[in-house]
Amino acid sequence: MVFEASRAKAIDKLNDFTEQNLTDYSKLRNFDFGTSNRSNVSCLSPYITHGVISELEVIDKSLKRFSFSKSEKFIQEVLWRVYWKGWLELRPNVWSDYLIDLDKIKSEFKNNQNYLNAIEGKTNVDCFNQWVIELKENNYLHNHTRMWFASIWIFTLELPWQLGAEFFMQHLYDGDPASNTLGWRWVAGVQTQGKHYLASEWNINKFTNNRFKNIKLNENAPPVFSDKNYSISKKNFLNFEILEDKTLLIFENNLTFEFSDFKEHNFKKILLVSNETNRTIKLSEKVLRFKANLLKDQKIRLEEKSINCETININDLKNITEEVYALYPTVGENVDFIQNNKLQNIKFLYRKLDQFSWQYCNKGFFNFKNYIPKIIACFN
Ligand SMILES: Cc1cc2nc3c(=O)[nH]c(=O)nc-3n(C[C@H](O)[C@H](O)[C@H](O)COP(=O)(O)OP(=O)(O)OC[C@H]3O[C@@H](n4cnc5c(N)ncnc54)[C@H](O)[C@@H]3O)c2cc1C
Repeated sequence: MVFEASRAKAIDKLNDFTEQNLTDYSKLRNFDFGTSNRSNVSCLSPYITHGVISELEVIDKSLKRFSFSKSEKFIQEVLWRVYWKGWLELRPNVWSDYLIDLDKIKSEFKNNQNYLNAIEGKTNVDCFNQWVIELKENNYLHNHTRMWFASIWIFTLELPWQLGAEFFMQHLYDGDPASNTLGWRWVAGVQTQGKHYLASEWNINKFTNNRFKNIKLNENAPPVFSDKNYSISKKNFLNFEILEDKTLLIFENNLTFEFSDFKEHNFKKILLVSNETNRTIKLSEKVLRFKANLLKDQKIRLEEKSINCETININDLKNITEEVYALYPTVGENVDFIQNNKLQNIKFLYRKLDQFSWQYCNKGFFNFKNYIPKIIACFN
């Protein structure tokens, strides 16, 4: 599997998928046919995560090819990401508590052989071991496989979900604080309290076309218990009036300025902010290189449009004293950096899609789903 770090390649992938494979998506999406046959899913997440292509572009392309009812399942999946993001924005302590717990658990488990075997792919569950290799080599796993992987990690290997979520973040090209943390919480049974996801031998056999043998799992484990409840914080996600002649910061989640809501504004300069070192979760070399190459690709596209831009290290933000705007980096390591360093001169600008959709993220996804036609109508 190849994920080339460029918008042009992302657009090619999007076009190929909508032209050739979207038609069978709802029927085939749950199958993991192996790394050499991924055409039943889009493999767009590494690009959407980084804003190299936007959810709206993907939806627009799908609707140009098929009616809403024919592409509904795919559109719902695309908007899961927006939903998870909004859910976490309304409860940012879920992320900060996760990092606090992770720190504690990491020191408890640093010499734990069960954990070390899991991250080296040396457990007695063969399919799991193969997925560890696949994750490290391809920096991507199929959605169903992520669910099985997380379930085996938590309920068969009996390891804390927080360590598994860290392992995914370190190696996934699409690693995203919201989709990943909440995905792991969901499998564990703490996102929807008491409801967990249990992987089973027959389900893995069916959806992998019997590629794996002898899958012995704990198929009867109880959900992980958590007594933590998170109330919704009041946030309005309003934008400041944009004054010309100010600098704009772009972080790793918004790497297509030229098609963004803010493309018409004349910013004095655009600073592309790279964050290699200031992360609680240390990313693998390959993931860091992928991000660096995506930043380079955005810089080239800005320069082609004669937009004054420069790449800076996130630490340099501490030396900027003037008021600047930033395309909102969303809850995660970059917002943590800004908050921990009390950089109050940075004014966030929110995407229209997020401003509109996040008001529906206070409850579950089934409630959010009812608003999808309204969300689409608002932007089409
Ligand atoms: C434990 C676990 C951890 C996960 N971690 C991440 C993560 O760090 N980053 C990430 O982007 N996704 C994560 N996901 C969600 C999902 O697995 C991936 O988005 C999906 O597999 C990406 O492959 P694709 O682009 O081929 O998806 P497709 O099936 O083609 O879906 C199209 C797009 O819809 C979105 N999408 C699909 N399923 C989901 C979902 N369940 N949640 C959120 N968005 C979705 C993605 O943007 C994806 O590109 C996780 C899921 C689980 C169960």
